[in-house]
Amino acid sequence: MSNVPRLQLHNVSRGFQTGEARLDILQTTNFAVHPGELVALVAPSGAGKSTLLHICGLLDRPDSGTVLINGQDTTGLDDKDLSSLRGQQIGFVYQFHHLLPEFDALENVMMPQLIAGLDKATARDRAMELLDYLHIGPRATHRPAELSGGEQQRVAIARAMANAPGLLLADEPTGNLDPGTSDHVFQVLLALVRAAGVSALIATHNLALAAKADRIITLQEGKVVAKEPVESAA
Ligand SMILES: Nc1ncnc2c1ncn2[C@@H]1O[C@H](COP(=O)(O)OP(=O)(O)OP(=O)(O)O)[C@@H](O)[C@H]1O
Repeated sequence: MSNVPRLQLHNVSRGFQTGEARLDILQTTNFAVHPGELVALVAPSGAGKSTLLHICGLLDRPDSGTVLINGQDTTGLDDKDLSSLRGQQIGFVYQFHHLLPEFDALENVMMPQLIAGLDKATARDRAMELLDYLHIGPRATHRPAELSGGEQQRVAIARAMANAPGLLLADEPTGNLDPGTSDHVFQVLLALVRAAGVSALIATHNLALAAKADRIITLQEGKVVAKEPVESAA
């Protein structure tokens, strides 16, 4: 496996103007996620976790600094190229599943593959394989409204992994679930990410879940810093 970071932020700053006030959320921050590494992002509400994830996922651009995906500097890319890079290399899981309500679980997982140009049969096989891996194969023909919260999130995880991304970004993936379901969904997420050799950055408020990652980071004064060493991934 190449040692080039899957994700690298170099001197990234991002702020927002709200009326008269200027909020400097990220300030010349540096940060990398290496191949196969699982990083948990734990920071207080409003610290800038979603802002950071949106920049890492090429959904937002920094005011200054550079974002590299697999060593590729994304600064000069136009929206079309950013979108294509995102589709090929990055998977997203959100707090609320964001599945398409009118499509069933299988179709939701096939969708990113069809957008990427795969033929239907290949997309279906890959989607079914992921749903089976996440133990929701029997619910493949159910629409999101017919699934429990934990099942919806497992479908969302399968969708995020559909194009075999090198980098997975998750923003509070279990934030909407009860503790037992959170634990289960987080476990399957980690198992799948580890099995696929994917690098992941997962924002969570749940320290017990974060402790299962390889390292925990936080945001302090607009910078990404190590939170604490993780002694074991128990
Ligand atoms: N588009 C925007 N315009 C103005 N302010 C914004 C914008 N996006 C985010 N902010 C502000 O930036 C700060 C960080 O927001 P962000 O959503 O990144 O925090 P967070 O750490 O993810 O919070 P939470 O844990 O509550 O989801 C907040 O004060 C928010 O109000």
